[in-house]
Amino acid sequence: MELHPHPTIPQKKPVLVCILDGWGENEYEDEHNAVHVAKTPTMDALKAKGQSFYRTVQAHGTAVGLPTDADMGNSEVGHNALGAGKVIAQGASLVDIALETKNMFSDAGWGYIKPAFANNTLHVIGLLSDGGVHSRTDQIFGLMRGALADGCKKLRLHVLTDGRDVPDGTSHEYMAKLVAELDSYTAQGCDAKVASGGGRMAVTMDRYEADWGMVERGWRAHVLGDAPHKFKCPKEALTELKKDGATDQYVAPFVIVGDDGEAVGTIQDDDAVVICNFRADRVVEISKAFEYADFDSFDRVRFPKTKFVGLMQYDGDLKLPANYLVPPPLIERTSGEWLAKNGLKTFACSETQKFGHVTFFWNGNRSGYFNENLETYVEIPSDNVPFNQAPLMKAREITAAGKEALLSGKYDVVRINYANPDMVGHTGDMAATVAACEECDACVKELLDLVEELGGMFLVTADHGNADDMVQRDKKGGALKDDSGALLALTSHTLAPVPVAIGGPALPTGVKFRDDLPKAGLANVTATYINLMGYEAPAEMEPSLIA
Ligand SMILES: O=C(O)[C@@H](CO)OP(=O)(O)O
Ligand SMILES: [Mn+2]
Ligand SMILES: [Mn+2]
Repeated sequence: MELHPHPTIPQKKPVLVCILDGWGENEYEDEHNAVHVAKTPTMDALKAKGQSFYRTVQAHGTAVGLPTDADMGNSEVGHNALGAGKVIAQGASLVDIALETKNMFSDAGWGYIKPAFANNTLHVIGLLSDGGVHSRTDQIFGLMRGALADGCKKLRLHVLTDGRDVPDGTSHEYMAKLVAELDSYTAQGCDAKVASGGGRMAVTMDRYEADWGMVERGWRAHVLGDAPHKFKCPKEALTELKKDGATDQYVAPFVIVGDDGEAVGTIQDDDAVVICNFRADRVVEISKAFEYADFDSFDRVRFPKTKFVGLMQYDGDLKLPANYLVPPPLIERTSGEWLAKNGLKTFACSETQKFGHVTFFWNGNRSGYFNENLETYVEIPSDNVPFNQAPLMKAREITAAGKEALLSGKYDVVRINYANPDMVGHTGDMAATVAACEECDACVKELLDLVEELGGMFLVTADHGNADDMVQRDKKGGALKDDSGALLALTSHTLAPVPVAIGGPALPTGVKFRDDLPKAGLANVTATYINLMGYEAPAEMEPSLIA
């Protein structure tokens, strides 16, 4: 794995690679586009340099390995592509194939849970939506139907409501479809019920250890049957818990009880438990709680010995979980490995909410380092608040860490991810998202000014859209409103392409974006920054954007 010097670009430190998480360049340039509305002199100036130094690339759909071009981009696939320089069939695609070929039902993971079907309960825990970022209902139903066909007699669902990858308020529809599906199983002789649940930002789906309390609340509801709210009917649970204005993302934990007041689906020894999300970051913690005998992140009270599987294996290094239904994508020989094998030094930094994005996802879903002596990873702790209340998030602290790394002269490449356009964009709060974009733009300026001073080079990009569209639209692009005339917020990512800007004093005259790659995607960015570091990119990577 040897990198060869680039014929024209010098090996001149430092190279800055900056990712604006959730910053798309949307076709709708109107008052609902926070990136457009925000005052962003830095990004505007980069764009004004023209197409030799500023362009967009595809960040969604098949260009990043998702099943269809209707699939919006997301951080996992975006950072996988940026880090690997390859288009990899992603988890969503692999699960589709495993269901279509029925391989899921003959593989080892299925063999591990199947013995529980006859006399124990199969529990399915996961995000109930069609967002296609963490999960999809057709896959969940496919999995459950497979269990039924294999003699499952008792099924319990632990439902996490979405409103983040799909519009807020849709949890009712998804719940109604699920209940109808489960009723059809009951008619076929399988006792199938919803047992517990809560919103994805309230229970279970924490990530990067930002808030273990979330996972604890989920554990108590799913496993122990203990939650502040108890209902006999899951549809009623949602109606009641959303009465005070709670969004789908933040539905309080609930447990479904029978006529006797007892929880209908606590998790017991020998039960089978499936996490039905394919994406890793937000199910690593709950997986540890089910899998690790030795565990002190919270008091589990009771630790049932279950047959636990993930829809995928979520962490290949930790082998977590040990059993899984679909083998995860193999993402080998990522840029991080190439750089480390060539003795090049990397600094990577973000705040907690995106820390694993610029490390774990970037490195092909690997935790840890390729070479600890060559890599420094810095995590700035995120606030635990709804991010529209603190839209600046930790951008200043990240900037300070990035500047220190640039100034140190130690690193060949400094990689920074700003979380705010994405995290605040997910709240659907337009004003706060504008503030997030402005803060991000101001921070990028500080980094670029320093790169200028140090005589380096930079590449600024994003992983997918989000802040660039904050309203749900009709087919013609008109903003949709509810019955009271209020705008319907768009809390999800978008299909928009994302910017790529290059520059810096060390960029040799004549080096510019090629014009023969109009369909380029995020995977083409990797070879580009390897070039900026003064090396030819490995031939196995998608072609560089520059010539
Ligand atoms: O918050 C998340 O889990 C996803 C949206 O579901 O966002 P991102 O891909 O930007 O991490
Ligand atoms: Mn992202
Ligand atoms: Mn996001």
